[in-house]
Amino acid sequence: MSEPIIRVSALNKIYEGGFQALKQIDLDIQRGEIFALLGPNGAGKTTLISVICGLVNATSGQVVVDGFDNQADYREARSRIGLVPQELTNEAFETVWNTVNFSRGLFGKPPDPEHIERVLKSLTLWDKRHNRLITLSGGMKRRVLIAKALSHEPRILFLDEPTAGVDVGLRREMWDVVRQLRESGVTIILTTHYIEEAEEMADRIGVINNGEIVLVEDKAALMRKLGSKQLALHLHEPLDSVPLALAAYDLQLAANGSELIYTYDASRTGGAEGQESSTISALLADVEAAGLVFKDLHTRQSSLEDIFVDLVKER
Ligand SMILES: Nc1ncnc2c1ncn2[C@@H]1O[C@H](COP(=O)(O)OP(=O)(O)OP(=O)(O)O)[C@@H](O)[C@H]1O
Repeated sequence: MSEPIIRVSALNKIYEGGFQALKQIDLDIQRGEIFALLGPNGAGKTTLISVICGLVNATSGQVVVDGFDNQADYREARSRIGLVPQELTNEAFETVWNTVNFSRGLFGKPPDPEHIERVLKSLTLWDKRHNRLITLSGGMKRRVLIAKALSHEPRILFLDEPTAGVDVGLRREMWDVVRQLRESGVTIILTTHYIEEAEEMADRIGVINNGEIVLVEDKAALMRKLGSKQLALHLHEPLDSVPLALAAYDLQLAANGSELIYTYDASRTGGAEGQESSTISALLADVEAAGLVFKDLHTRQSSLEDIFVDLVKER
């Protein structure tokens, strides 16, 4: 695997007044991925982004952006990052073109009308380039925020709650825009408190709660775990070990030997094949043939929501 594009090490942030908003954060962001940072209100998402972007100073720890320390080499590090904030701030009477063009200048980059044209076209803002921001729809305004953040050709784009408070249609539109950006080679980090959004968009998901990263995992791996379902058989008599006759099912014993647990892929139980359903029938037949008697059975399945709630509750 190539060097991470962002490396965050042992990062702490204590605000004036003593509140610790980030606790010993270690996090690598891989080149070209979409990383979703998921967490409840007040978890520390905005603080973490602000520290990585160099807008808020860390109390201790280090952030390296594409090989540049974001303190010692602030300009180099910052120039690689585009930040899409939650809200558009007071440029209501400016035109789209001027706003985006001006943003590029803030990074000390020479004007490049061709780049701005490409960005506006890719975000379908080209026809609106002479419009004042105040005349744009909510969706267009969000696109302008993205265009501003891309004006200086960053390799990394942070989106802070890109779809907070927007309707379903606009949310889908934003997701498409983000996917296209990733295809163009931009690494994307988005914060969200919508589990659905993380599920839909991310290659990897990180969960932050109370200033701590409590989980970082590949979405696919996470979904596989979530997609798994368990069948528990409550036995009449507890067992010391799983009978050899049942070895093929890879069963586990739980509750001091009084429960036999079978874990399977829930996504395969439905549909025409019903592969797992027939395995379960075979398992039950084999359990009976092995002379085991069970008094009850139940199944359970967790969702991303459950895992998230558990993670957040535990702390
Ligand atoms: N300037 C500040 N001074 C003191 N405390 C702050 C400051 N900024 C944020 N905090 C506190 O730090 C914690 C994390 O805030 P942060 O905005 O990073 O959370 P968040 O995960 O982005 O939340 P949200 O989803 O609500 O935007 C909160 O408890 C907040 O009150």
